[in-house]
Amino acid sequence: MSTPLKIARLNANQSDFAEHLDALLAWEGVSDKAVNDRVEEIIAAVRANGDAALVEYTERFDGLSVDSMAGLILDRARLELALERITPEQREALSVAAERVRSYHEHQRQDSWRYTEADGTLLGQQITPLDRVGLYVPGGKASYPSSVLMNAIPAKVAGVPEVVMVVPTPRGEINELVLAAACLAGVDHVFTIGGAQAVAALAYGTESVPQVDKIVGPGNIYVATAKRAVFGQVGIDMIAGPSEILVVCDGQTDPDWIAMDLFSQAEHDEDAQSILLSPDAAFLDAVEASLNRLIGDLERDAIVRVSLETRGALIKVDDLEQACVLTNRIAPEHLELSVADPEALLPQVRHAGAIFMGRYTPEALGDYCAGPNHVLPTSGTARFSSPLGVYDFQKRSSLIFCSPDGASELGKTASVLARGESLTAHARSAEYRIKP
Ligand SMILES: NC(=O)c1ccc[n+]([C@@H]2O[C@H](COP(=O)([O-])OP(=O)(O)OC[C@H]3O[C@@H](n4cnc5c(N)ncnc54)[C@H](O)[C@@H]3O)[C@@H](O)[C@H]2O)c1
Ligand SMILES: N[C@H](CO)Cc1c[nH]c[nH+]1
Ligand SMILES: [Zn+2]
Repeated sequence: MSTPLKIARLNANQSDFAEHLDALLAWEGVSDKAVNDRVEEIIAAVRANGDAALVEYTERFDGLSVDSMAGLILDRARLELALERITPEQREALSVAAERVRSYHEHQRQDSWRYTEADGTLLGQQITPLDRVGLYVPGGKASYPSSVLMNAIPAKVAGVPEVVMVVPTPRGEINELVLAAACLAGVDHVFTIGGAQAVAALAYGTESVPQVDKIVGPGNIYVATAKRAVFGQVGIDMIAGPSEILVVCDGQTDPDWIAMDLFSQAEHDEDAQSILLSPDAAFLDAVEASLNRLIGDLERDAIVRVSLETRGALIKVDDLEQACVLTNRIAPEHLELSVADPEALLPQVRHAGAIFMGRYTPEALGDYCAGPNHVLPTSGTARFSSPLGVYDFQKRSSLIFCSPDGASELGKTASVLARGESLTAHARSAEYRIKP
C-alpha cells in the first residue's frame, strides 16, 4: 500500500471555500517571467537563425542530436512505413477513430450563403479554407496519436490544402502510431521539433519549415506561451493548457470507475486537474478509498500523485443544482455528468468544453474515438471558447453586390453617415452612384 494521497477535501459551504477554489484553479501563475523570457529568447533565435536554431534547441531540450535540419524532417514514405509497421489491431483502432472523428466533423462544415434583395442587391458570406496550417502535436511526456487525428482531420474536412505537423521526439524516440495517424489523416509535412522553437518556426518560417497562417493544438507551458507570443503574426486556435476533468456524481456510480476517471486526466501532467463534486459525503469517502487502493497499480502514479495532491479536490455540495453552479464557475475542459438523468442537468450547464453524459460515458472515450474533438478550452476559457473544429480552419469573406437601384438607395444613407464623420471622399464616392 502506497502513502495515503493528500487530496483536498472541501465543502462548498465552508466559509473559505471561494478562496480554496480560486487557489486550486489558478494555473495562469505558472507562466512566470522565467518562462516568458525563455520563450521570447527562443522565438528571437529561430527568427534570426532559422533551421540552425531548430537543430540547436532540439539537441538542448529534446536530447536529439542531428547533423542538419534534414535529420528532423519525415517524408510521406516514412509515414506510410509507420502505417505498415504498426499492428493490425492498432491500424484498425486508428482507422475506426479516424472515421468517427471525420464523420462527426463533417457536420461542422460551414457553407457559403447569400440572399438577394428586391432591388437586385446581393449579400452573403463566402467560406474558404485556410491555405496552410500548423499542427502542434505534444510529445514531451507522452505521445499523442489521437491528437494527430483531432488536429489534422478537421483541417482536411475544411479543405486546407497544406497541413504541417510538428511533434517533438525526445532522444529521437519516434512513436510509430503518431506517424501512422499522420499518414491516415493526410498530413503533408512532418518535422520532429517541439516546444517554443517549433511554434516559432511555424509562425515565421525557416529555410525548411513553411510559414503557416494558423497554429493549432495543445502543448505544455512553453508551447502555450509561444502561441500567445506569435498570435497576430499567425492565428491560433486557443491556449490549451494542462488537461482537466470535473466529475459531477450523484453517488450511484461505482467509486472505482470515478477514481479511474479522475486518474485518467491526472496522468497527463503534474499540472493536470481532476475534481469531483458530489452531494454524497459517504461516496466521496468511497472514491478517496478507491483512489488510494488503485493508485499503486498505475504506471504513471508519480505524475498522478503530484497532480491530485496539488490541483485535485473532492468537494461536497448540497445537491446537483449547486454542483452545476460550481461547474459554471470552474468552466472545465471536460465535464462528466455521472448521474441517473444527465439530460435534466444539461440546461443548467453553460460552461464546459465537452460534456460526457451518464455513467457509461467516461471522458477517455472522448479522448480517442467518440468523434468530437479532444482539443478543448482549458483553465476556465470554456466561458468564451469552443472545441477545436472545422470552423477553426475556415474563414469568412463578406459578399456585397449592389444593383444600380440598390446603390442609389444605399448611397443616400451612406452619404449622410459619411458627412457626419467628415469623411467627404466616402460621401462623394457614394453620391456618384445616386440616381438623379
Ligand atoms: N488539451 C488537449 O487537447 C491536450 C491533448 C494532449 C495533451 N495535452 C496537454 O499537453 C501537454 C503536453 O506537454 P508535454 O510536455 O508532454 O509535451 P510538449 O510537446 O507540449 O512539450 C515538449 C517540449 O517542451 C519544450 N521544453 C521542455 N522543457 C523545456 C525547458 N526547460 N525550456 C524550454 N523548452 C522546454 C521542449 O522543446 C519539448 O520539445 C500536457 O500538459 C498535456 O496535458 C492537452
Ligand atoms: N485528455 C486530453 C485532452 O485534454 C487528450 C488526450 C489524448 N490522449 C489521451 N487524452
Ligand atoms: Zn486524456
